[in-house]
Amino acid sequence: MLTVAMPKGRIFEEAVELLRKAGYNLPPEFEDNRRLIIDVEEAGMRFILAKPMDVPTYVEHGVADIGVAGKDTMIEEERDVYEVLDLKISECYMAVAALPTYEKNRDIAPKVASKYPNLAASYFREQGEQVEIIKLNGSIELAPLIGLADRIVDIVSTGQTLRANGLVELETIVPITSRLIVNPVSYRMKDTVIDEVVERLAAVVEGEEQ
Ligand SMILES: Nc1ncnc2c1ncn2[C@@H]1O[C@H](COP(=O)(O)OP(=O)(O)OP(=O)(O)O)[C@@H](O)[C@H]1O
Ligand SMILES: O=P(O)(O)OC[C@H]1O[C@H](OP(=O)(O)OP(=O)(O)O)[C@H](O)[C@@H]1O
Repeated sequence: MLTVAMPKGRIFEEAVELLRKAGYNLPPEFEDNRRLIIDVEEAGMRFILAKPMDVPTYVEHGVADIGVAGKDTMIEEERDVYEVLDLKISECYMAVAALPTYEKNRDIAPKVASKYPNLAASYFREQGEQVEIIKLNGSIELAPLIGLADRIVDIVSTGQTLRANGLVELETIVPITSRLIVNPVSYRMKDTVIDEVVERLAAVVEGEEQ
């Protein structure tokens, strides 16, 4: 049995669609978002449905053999897992944004709000800029509007949330897509089964690109 950690939320639907296209016959339980464990006997798979940020944790600890995680989560969590395939779903990017009135050089005690404190800290370290990172759990765009921080580091997809809140993008940090990740021990013990999943998904990803 192969245990697969799936992220609930916005990646879930796209990941399920990808698996179905790869020939895995996922039952209607996958449309019931209260179920946390779904066994698919014919595929020899058990699916666990986790918070997106927790998927690499389940895979690192080996309670899931493989999983689907956003690159943002991978960078933030730095878990000891293999990233074996870019699934090219849930495309977005990480960016720095602020109010249009923001002036960098007048910023004497720079504060940056983010749901990704490690990613944000390492980005500003690389830029040689000292900032205080304020960790938030969502609605990051609120921070500059009420004076909690001058800049934010957050995900941008359509740019609608930034526009709706009168914020402008200052810098792009990194492009994001979802990845297939694997526990290193599972990869040694279940290499044939895992390779088959990787190959089947890779064929669909490549096919979608044509
Ligand atoms: N606006 C977006 N467009 C496309 N992909 C996104 C967007 N926001 C996030 N993602 C990707 O989807 C993943 C999961 O995002 P989602 O919003 O479902 O989870 P979350 O923010 O961790 O959950 P919650 O809102 O419950 O805390 C992120 O890790 C990222 O890779
Ligand atoms: O560029 P857009 O298409 O507008 O997408 C970007 C928004 O999507 C994500 O938020 P989410 O909806 O996950 O809510 P959250 O703020 O609670 O994390 C992200 O944090 C941005 O706020």
